Amino acid sequence: MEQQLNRGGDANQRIARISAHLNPNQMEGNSSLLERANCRAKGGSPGFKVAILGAAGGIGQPLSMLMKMNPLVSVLHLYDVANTPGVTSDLSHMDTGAVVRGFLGPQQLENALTGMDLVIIPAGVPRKPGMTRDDLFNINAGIVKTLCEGIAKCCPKAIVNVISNPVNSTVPIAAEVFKKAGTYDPRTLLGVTMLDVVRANTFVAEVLGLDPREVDVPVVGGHAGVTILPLLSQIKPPCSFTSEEAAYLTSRIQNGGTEVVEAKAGAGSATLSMAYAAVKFADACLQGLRGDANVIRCAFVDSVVTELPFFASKVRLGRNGIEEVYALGPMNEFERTGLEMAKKELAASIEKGVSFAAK
Ligand SMILES: NC(=O)c1ccc[n+]([C@@H]2O[C@H](COP(=O)([O-])OP(=O)(O)OC[C@H]3O[C@@H](n4cnc5c(N)ncnc54)[C@H](O)[C@@H]3O)[C@@H](O)[C@H]2O)c1
Ligand SMILES: O=C(O)C[C@H](O)C(=O)O
Repeated sequence: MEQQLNRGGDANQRIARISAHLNPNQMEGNSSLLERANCRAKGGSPGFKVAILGAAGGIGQPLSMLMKMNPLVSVLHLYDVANTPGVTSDLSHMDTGAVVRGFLGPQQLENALTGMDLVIIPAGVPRKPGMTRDDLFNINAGIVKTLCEGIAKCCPKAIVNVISNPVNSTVPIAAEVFKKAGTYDPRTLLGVTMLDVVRANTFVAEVLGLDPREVDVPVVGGHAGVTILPLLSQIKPPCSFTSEEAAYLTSRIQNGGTEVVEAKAGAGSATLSMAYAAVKFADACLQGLRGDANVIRCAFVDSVVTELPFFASKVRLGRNGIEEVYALGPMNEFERTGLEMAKKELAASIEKGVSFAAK
């Protein structure tokens, strides 16, 4: 009986926890709330501290919910320039282990980032029909730059997952910001291309009549149009395609984002499938941090796999982030032609990001 009463600490600790939970939204300068939240987290299941920047958006909300359900997460910080109080209050009622805290506006960015192990960035504007991802550059480049300056200052060792488009340029921008701050570690910066793999697995499974969970398609290059290069010759389980099938599948995978943008008819781009893909990828990063073996995913990273400074390919994730970047492996002629087209567009997008960050 006595043991039962003591479970959860003494009365003072319980009162402190109640006060912290009266307001899960972090108020500026209120560090005692944050301390209490962290106490509560330490008392709960062990896990990693994760921040989501752009947490109240179309991707941010389902992504935040799925990360709140992730048993590897002990503390979840939700940052946005709008609407985080409501999203945070809502999610904080879920009876999962992660403690959730909300942060609103630039004054609270540093509190949101301090102490984080993993930062996921879906902040920025999405496409409308008729736009390319590069059309988002003018707005999203500045957003990613500012957020990465915060990361360099407050959690320079965190793993960073960049979702904001155009990924082919925003990842180079992030790298330049970290270089300028003297904190750049190429092992910790990853552009999220997981949605391309998720789509490729789904579309290939449809053609083959398989369960998509049994299919694994490597997708390399980048995350826009022809830079998205599925390597159908390397799929698991091994399978061959006619040239018509390969052309159809490659085109559908490359245009998957546009398919959703058009179907949403002005109401944004992929959010739900992206949140699913982002969580699959973030979970792999956390498994790596935990020390799990053989955690291998495709991502857009600092690379020497081609002559370009960044390229998406399979990477092995571990305690330091990226432990190994894999070579592309044998490709057929169709894929080699695709690779040349991908590299041409990628070179320009990378250069655009680097020049922007240098300004
Ligand atoms: N990598 C991928 O595979 C992939 C897939 C889908 C979408 N995206 C990209 O993700 C981004 C977000 O898409 P969405 O549908 O969630 O958009 P959205 O407009 O629904 O949400 C974006 C959120 O970012 C917030 N935001 C804006 N400026 C901010 C700032 N300075 N700091 C913090 N938050 C800020 C907004 O308030 C909003 O809540 C877009 O750039 C989109 O193109 C990438
Ligand atoms: O297509 C977009 O603009 C969003 C995203 O990059 C996607 O692939 O769905």
